[in-house]
Amino acid sequence: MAAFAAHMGAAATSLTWPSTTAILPSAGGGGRRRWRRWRAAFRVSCSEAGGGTVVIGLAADSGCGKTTFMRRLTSVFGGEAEPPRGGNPDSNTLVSDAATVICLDDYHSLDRTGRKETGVTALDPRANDFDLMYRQVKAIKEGRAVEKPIYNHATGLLDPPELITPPKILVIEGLHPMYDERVRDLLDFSIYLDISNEVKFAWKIQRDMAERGHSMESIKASIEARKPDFDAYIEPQKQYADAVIEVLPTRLVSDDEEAGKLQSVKLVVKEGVKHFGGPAYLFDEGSTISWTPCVRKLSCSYPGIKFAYSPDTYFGREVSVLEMDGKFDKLDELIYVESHLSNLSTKYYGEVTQQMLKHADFPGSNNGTGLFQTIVGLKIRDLYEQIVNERAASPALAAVA
Ligand SMILES: Nc1ncnc2c1ncn2[C@@H]1O[C@H](COP(=O)(O)OP(=O)(O)OP(=O)(O)O)[C@@H](O)[C@H]1O
Ligand SMILES: O=C(CO)[C@H](O)[C@H](O)COP(=O)(O)O
Repeated sequence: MAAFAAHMGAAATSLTWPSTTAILPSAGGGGRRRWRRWRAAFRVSCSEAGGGTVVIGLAADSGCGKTTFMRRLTSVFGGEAEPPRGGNPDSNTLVSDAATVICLDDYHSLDRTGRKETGVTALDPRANDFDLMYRQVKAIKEGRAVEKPIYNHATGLLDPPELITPPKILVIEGLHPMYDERVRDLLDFSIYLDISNEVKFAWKIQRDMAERGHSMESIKASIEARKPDFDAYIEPQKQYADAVIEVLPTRLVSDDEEAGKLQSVKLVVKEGVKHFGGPAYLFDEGSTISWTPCVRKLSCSYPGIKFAYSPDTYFGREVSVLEMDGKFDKLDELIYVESHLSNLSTKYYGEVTQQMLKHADFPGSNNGTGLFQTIVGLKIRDLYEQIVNERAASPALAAVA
């Protein structure tokens, strides 16, 4: 325990970054020019959200599709999401025209060695600096730039900080966006990716064996080792999420081999979320619907595709649940499904299908994960526009946002 305390102390010291104003060159030609060049190099846009950045939280375990979701979301707002130009090549940040995505791994207060020596995992709140996370997310939301630390996944060390200036939309993604009440209260919308162990294992095998050279046994062992802390600190956050995308093995067949290839995906959305404009629905809002699409209009191989929609409760709150089981064979036929869905917050007929086709090579594009991530992305665009419009109509609100 003493070693742990010593580590926490060391980590706290190493994370006491100079305040942004302290490191900004003060007035004076050379300093100001250097500062402008530096800021331009990072290509981050200043907030145009009319009085503050809109903040979105995305929670999930490692390897559960956060990056894939982020790429779909930022694409809805326009422009490719890229690492900050001219910055640390191991930065975890992604910057697009309107949105900046920061990874909460950057708030690890214990580096890899520190965690190993203390036996504290990255999922444990003690390995993360929530005070700094809160202060910095709050500052960005209020329109102030921050010097955010970087956790370097290549080296396992904490690197010197990077500058984040307030974008229109800030997405904080990682293990704990809804863990700390103060951070949670800063979120305008929150999402939890609830990936079942079986599916997580299949996705991790695909990535960590093929791309990172891990063995199947070590992947299994790592998932098992993380499980107690995952159950204690990560999963409970789903009760706070405004939207949950739940991914389970298919229920269309029981055969293990077939089941491993297909997923049953649910989009659970809370009713009455401010600025959200209500959940998307199938056929008739509030009804309970089970739909097997016509095979002549939507090609699908065995065992087919099923949709469902119903009102429900989730952690005591009223929700609406959309479900898709199975996979699409021809993505352009998705327009048939889209035409039966309502309240999608699209700007034109077919926008969901167009977004899905645009990213046909992203994982999950042929099933409910891609479809529901795309719908949530479009609904977040709508939420953002509603917030901006409300602030424009009431400047007094913008001042306190
Ligand atoms: N919907 C999906 N269907 C199938 N595979 C997927 C899906 N989403 C992600 N994957 C796979 O899972 C792996 C992890 O995805 P991704 O990098 O998006 O997750 P992550 O949560 O950002 O991971 P990490 O936190 O470890 O960086 C990748 O190999 C990806 O191909
Ligand atoms: O749960 C995680 C979030 O991505 C990582 O395991 C955590 O950030 C530690 O990273 P690394 O294994 O690279 O030291």
